Amino acid sequence: MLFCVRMDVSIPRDLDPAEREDTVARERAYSQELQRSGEWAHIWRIVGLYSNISIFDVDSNARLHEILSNLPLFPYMSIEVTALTEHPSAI
Ligand SMILES: O=C(O)C[C@H]1C=CC(=O)O1
Repeated sequence: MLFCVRMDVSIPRDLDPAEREDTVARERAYSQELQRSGEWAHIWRIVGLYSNISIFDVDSNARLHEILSNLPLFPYMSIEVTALTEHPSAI
């Protein structure tokens, strides 16, 4: 199942810098592990924003929910999920 996911990140300015650095490093490692496994198929930066558009290829809605809710930056994100299916004109 393919999903397009937009993540907008908003880390509070008063978050302890060490905690910020640790959280971002854990997010990077978590994301790269899922990219290597193939479940996080694409990630693109949205120009000018601390946001990304990602494509996930997962077995179920529940698996996507598990992945997203375990993102280290999850508490500082708003997330929009769009389920995708094949376009009839796709070649
Ligand atoms: O930078 C972001 O867009 C947020 C997040 C998603 C993957 C990652 O490494 O950080």
